[in-house]
Amino acid sequence: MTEPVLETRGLSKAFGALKATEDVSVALHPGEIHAIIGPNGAGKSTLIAQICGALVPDAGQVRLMGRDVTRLPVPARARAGLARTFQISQLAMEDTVLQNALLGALGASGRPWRFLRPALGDQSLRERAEAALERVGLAAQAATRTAELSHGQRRQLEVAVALTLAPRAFVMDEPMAGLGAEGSARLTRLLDGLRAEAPILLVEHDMDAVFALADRVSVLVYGRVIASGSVDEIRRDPAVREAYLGDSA
Ligand SMILES: Nc1ncnc2c1ncn2[C@@H]1O[C@H](COP(=O)(O)OP(=O)(O)OP(=O)(O)O)[C@@H](O)[C@H]1O
Repeated sequence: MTEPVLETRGLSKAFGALKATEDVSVALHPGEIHAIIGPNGAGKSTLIAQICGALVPDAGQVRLMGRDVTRLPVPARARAGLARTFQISQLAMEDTVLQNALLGALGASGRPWRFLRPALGDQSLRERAEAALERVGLAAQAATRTAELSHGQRRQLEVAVALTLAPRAFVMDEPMAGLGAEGSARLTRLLDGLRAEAPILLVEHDMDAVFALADRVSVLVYGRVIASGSVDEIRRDPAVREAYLGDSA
């Protein structure tokens, strides 16, 4: 099997007596979408925070392309190729769509934020941001104020911001949240194509999207991975059905 692009080994994090993640080992391989599912409070956000560097684990490792990045801060991990999209939008609503995409390109270039204004005139950064907007279907909205976008378009823009980082791996926290059927279908198509550029670790409650997209699913319950396998294996797993899937399987 190929070397994982992103991997956790035995990640554990406790808040007082509560073990939010316990000995979590998951691997993300080239070209795949690996979904992490689990009930509310299972530890999914805590896991993502440790992977991206917002939370320091009590034990275990995060590895990106074979390198131990467990102690690297968030911006260094982003520059190393880990692109995250958030459950709650981090977009600058008063800025244009292109300016938001440029922020991502700027982050990738390693330059500080105060250089945003000059960056608007930097041809190569601009081309990178425009290519990302084209890729997610927002090229026509480049000059639109972000606040004027629909909820679904903002999700597409978040993917564009992540794309301008030229990521080696995406980590996405509930990208389908709040989207209607049409928005979910559009974003599902976008993510489906994106895995060829960089694999995606996808935390998602929308089971239609998970079952349509995931090459592999890991199920987190009370901070532990109780099962990991293909969509079919997970749907058939009696422990998963009992703990989580219920009727939706
Ligand atoms: N900073 C914190 N301090 C104390 N407890 C926390 C903290 N962050 C999370 N927890 C607890 O850790 C457990 C895991 O929470 P987490 O948010 O990671 O779950 P989740 O699977 O992401 O849930 P959801 O699907 O609702 O987003 C929960 O019991 C939560 O209350």
